[in-house]
Amino acid sequence: MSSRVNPVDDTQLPWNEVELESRLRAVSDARYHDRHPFNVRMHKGDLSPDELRRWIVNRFHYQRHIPVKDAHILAKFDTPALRRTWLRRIQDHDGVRDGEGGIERWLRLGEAAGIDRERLTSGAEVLPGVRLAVDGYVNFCRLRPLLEAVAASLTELSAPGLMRTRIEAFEQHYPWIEADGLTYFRTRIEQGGRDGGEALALVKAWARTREQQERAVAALAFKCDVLWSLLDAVERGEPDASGGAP
Ligand SMILES: O=C(O)c1cc(C(=O)O)c2c(n1)C(=O)C(=O)c1cc(C(=O)O)[nH]c1-2
Repeated sequence: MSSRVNPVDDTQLPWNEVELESRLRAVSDARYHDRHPFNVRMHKGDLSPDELRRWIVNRFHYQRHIPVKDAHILAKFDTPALRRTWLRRIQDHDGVRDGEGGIERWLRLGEAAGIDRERLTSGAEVLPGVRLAVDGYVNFCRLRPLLEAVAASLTELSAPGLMRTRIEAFEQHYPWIEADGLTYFRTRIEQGGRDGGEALALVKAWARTREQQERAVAALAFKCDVLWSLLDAVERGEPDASGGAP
């Protein structure tokens, strides 16, 4: 009965764009993986060479699936201008010809850390939890509406700061990794900032109702969980090779 006295529930009014952005940023501030214990140890210089190599090998699984999830998003756009914008993301990772692009730069990071290409591309060392986290992200973008798929990429707003911290940490604490290997991270500072800004403008334009805005915030929280779970799996490390044997 009381709901009839006040049929408009003020809490369901849409946030203005400033409020929406600050709610999105609050999610990243609280849940982005820069706070994950594995990243904290990485930045302090506490990772062993084996742990750092395990991260590089497993993160490659994420990198190689980013253009796959972007292709799912691309297929949802209905204008040439938006498709062009998203196509550029795919090209950033895949390059426009052999020997270029982010995936190639990650392979070079691996080589700089003493991991040969075959070890990375075979996928043989990808941990089960990493597979699940990456599958979760790709399938989220495949199955959820465009607004949520784009909102999930907004972790990139926080990525440039993390790239700067990581570059400094690598230079200071892990000098055994050849300096050229860090080109991936240097390139992502600019690309991540640009991509994050573009995605934020789209989310602000599309999320007009409170329900849509809350879905966008939830999508970003989900993505933070993906990145967090990935690092949980990397931190735990290899399942016992003899596990499951009778
Ligand atoms: O190393 C990182 O911490 C990190 C984080 C993220 C991110 O925040 O999602 C991305 C990347 N790197 C990255 O390299 C990258 O290409 C990328 C694409 C996306 C995305 O969701 O579309 N995130 C990220």
